[in-house]
Amino acid sequence: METVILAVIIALVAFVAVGGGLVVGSRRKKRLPPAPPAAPTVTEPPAEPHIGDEAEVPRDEPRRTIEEVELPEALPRTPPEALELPEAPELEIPEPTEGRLVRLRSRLSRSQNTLGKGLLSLLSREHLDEETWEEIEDILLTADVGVTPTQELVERLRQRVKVLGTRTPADLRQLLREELIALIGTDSDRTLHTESHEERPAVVLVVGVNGTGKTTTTGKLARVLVADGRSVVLGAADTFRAAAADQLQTWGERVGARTVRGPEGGDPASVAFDAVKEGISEGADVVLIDTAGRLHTKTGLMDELGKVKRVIEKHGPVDEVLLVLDATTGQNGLVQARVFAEVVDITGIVLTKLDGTAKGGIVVAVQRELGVPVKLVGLGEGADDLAPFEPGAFVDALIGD
Ligand SMILES: Nc1nc2c(ncn2[C@@H]2O[C@H](COP(=O)(O)OP(=O)(O)OP(=O)(O)O)[C@@H](O)[C@H]2O)c(=O)[nH]1
Repeated sequence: METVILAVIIALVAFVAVGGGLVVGSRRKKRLPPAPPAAPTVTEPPAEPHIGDEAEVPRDEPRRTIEEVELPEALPRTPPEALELPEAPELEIPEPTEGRLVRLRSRLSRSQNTLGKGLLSLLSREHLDEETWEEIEDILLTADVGVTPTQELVERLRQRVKVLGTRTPADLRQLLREELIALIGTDSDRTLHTESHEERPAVVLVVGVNGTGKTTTTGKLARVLVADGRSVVLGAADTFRAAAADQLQTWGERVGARTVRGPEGGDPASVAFDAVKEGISEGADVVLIDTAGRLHTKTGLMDELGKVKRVIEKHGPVDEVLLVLDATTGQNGLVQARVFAEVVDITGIVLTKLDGTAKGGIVVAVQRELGVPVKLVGLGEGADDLAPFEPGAFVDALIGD
């Protein structure tokens, strides 16, 4: 009986053991992770914390895993030089202004051949009779020196030649050089007043009749100033002709100068005013204002020029008013000069196209007419063919070495 009871107990224990294992086994089965997908390889998801769990418990459990995913391949980098950027306009470096007249002296060859060399050969004649002096006078008049200056020069030469006695070519050259320089004048102030003021830039107004080379001169002058290390703003107050503003803007862009312009046919005084305003806010050194080329017979337009000047002067006085004259127009140029001088106070003359004329004597005549010095001369169409005027270098170019 005892054996039977023992056997029953053993059987019971064995049954309980097997049954519990099944329960545990079935529970474990329920907890098995889902079958991992083929790709990408994903390891077991992290155990989610449940409400009431200790905060730190699941955080760094070994079961907490990361997904191993392949990162997309890095895109090939475009080298910076291959990137297409809008092209910045290449700035030009203007030629230095010093010695420009000497460099460009060959451009005065037409005046040299008639005026300079002509005078020297006549003065070298063995007998300086009345006829020769008349020929000398004719040469000076033809070269547009003007009547009074011609008479003065001939008188001076007569006296000095008499005193000289023997006349070597070197003596004559020296004598003529001195007298021509004296006639042109060395005591006038030929500097361009382009020094900026404490709170505003210097302002230069460029005036003159159409076609004399005003816009070209304004552009070339910007280069002269940039070459001398100044910053420039351009004012396209020639609203009469749209192409003039484009032309000026192109000149400016070449040397990095901003151009202020207005609508075609707009008020030139307002463009000029805005240009100076822009110059002040940019802290520029100089503002150059190109005005419309207007015929002096059009009284209204001339009045307008006076208005441009008055309006600019609301910002402060204008430092330079440059009158551009075409050297090839001779006496006509002098008439223009007179009319412009009545409207605005001209402070300097720019004689353009001296390369295309034998009438270099106009330098003397125009200064006499206005009582204002020639400050710049145009010696060609090239961008750097505008030179500060120096009497000595000019006369040397006229009479040759
Ligand atoms: N040979 C020569 N040509 C020049 C010189 N200065 C200007 N020119 C030329 O003269 C022509 C007229 O020049 P512009 O600057 O357009 O004249 P502008 O006075 O502004 O004329 P508008 O705009 O009509 O008022 C252009 O073909 C210039 O290249 C110079 O010193 N020598």
